[in-house]
Amino acid sequence: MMKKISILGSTGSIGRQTLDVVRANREAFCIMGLSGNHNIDLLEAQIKEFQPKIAAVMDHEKALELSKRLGKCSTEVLAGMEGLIAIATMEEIELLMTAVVGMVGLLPTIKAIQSKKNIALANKETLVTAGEIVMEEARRNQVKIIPVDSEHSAIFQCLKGYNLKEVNRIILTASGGPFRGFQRNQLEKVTLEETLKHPKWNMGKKISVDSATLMNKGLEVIEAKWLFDLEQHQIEVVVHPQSIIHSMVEFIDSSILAQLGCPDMRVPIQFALTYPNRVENQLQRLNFSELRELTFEKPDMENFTCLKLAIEAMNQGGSYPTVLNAANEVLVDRFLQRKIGFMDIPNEIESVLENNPFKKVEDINEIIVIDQWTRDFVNNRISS
Ligand SMILES: NC(=O)C1=CN([C@@H]2O[C@H](COP(=O)(O)OP(=O)(O)OC[C@H]3O[C@@H](n4cnc5c(N)ncnc54)[C@H](OP(=O)(O)O)[C@@H]3O)[C@@H](O)[C@H]2O)C=CC1
Ligand SMILES: CC(=O)[C@@H](O)[C@H](O)COP(=O)(O)O
Ligand SMILES: [Mn+2]
Repeated sequence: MMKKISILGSTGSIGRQTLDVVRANREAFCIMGLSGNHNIDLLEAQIKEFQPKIAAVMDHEKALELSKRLGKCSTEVLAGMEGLIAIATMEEIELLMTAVVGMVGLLPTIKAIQSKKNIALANKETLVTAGEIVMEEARRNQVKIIPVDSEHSAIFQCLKGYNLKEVNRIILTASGGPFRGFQRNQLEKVTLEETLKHPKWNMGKKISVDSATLMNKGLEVIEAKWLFDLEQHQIEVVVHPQSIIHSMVEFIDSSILAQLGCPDMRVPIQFALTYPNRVENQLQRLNFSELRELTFEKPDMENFTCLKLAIEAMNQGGSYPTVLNAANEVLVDRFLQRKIGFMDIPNEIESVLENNPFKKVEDINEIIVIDQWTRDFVNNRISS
């Protein structure tokens, strides 16, 4: 039987690779919903190829333009957050791939969970900003959250068949990013172009900047806490520049399982789509006799303070991860527009966390208020 799925963010890096996996397994999947934001040229091509029932475009003007372009095509085009939610909750689908970037994915993900859809979760900001609420909602509705992020997919794969009570700790691997080994005075001078050149992965711009500041690893620590119900002392980060070991689990008997492979997101994406089964593919295989070395080092949290700030925000709990995430989203966006420097990202996040007036979070509405307060606070600071 074909698995019916929708993709939020089909025009992005994860979205496009999800469609690559679908293309290679045409008989297994049926695309019911697709969404984009600005790139309607690509969305139009995807609609013509996959003929989903609904397509959603966040940007209202672009939605109108796409609708005109498609003419009599059977795909219905919807706009804005309502459109994203419609795709996420379509009656026909059993799995939603959340491949949008940023906390904009939160509401559609929650609505999908409440509509009993399993989630293939790439959109890590959703769990960072509202992990407790999202996981509780998933438990209540008995839906599966299947991680797509390479490290979390690795842990999920290592845990298959095991009980979480048998886990001592997890070891999240980090590439170290393009500036591994840099000191603060060097980081102050890095350019946007250098920042976007990740040594191992070809990804969207926001996550590429996050990898360079090590915020990506901080977000992943928080993501892991919620996905696997771990305490802070059970999560270790180790820098592994070759990105061959995607992460590891140490069990209570001191045995460690690792998941390895060439760095290719189509592997964890495929695993999430076909879970609980594995399906053959033609992707590149690891050649151990050509692998010269696998090395490991401690992450540098003195020069790359984003990782430290994220771990502290996780430990403080309540609203802190929401503030951290929102501040990071605004600052990365400003950096991508060349309005601020690389080191303004950690420095400004530190200031906003110190000024956080909120402490507790009760529900999604409070998350949205705290997120908006943070965006306004950061925007006011950097434009004044
Ligand atoms: N890329 C990777 O290899 C990995 C990514 N991830 C995570 O997956 C998520 C997606 O990352 P990635 O694919 O790299 O990101 P991209 O920037 O490549 O793609 C983002 C997608 O979200 C859409 N989008 C952007 N802003 C909005 C908005 N405001 N409302 C609705 N849709 C929007 C984009 O539309 P459009 O392009 O049409 O404007 C695009 O479809 C992130 O959370 C990232 O951290 C995790 C592990 C690896
Ligand atoms: C592919 C993936 O999952 C990314 O999140 C990747 O981990 C980024 O690499 P860093 O380890 O440099 O953050
Ligand atoms: Mn990752």
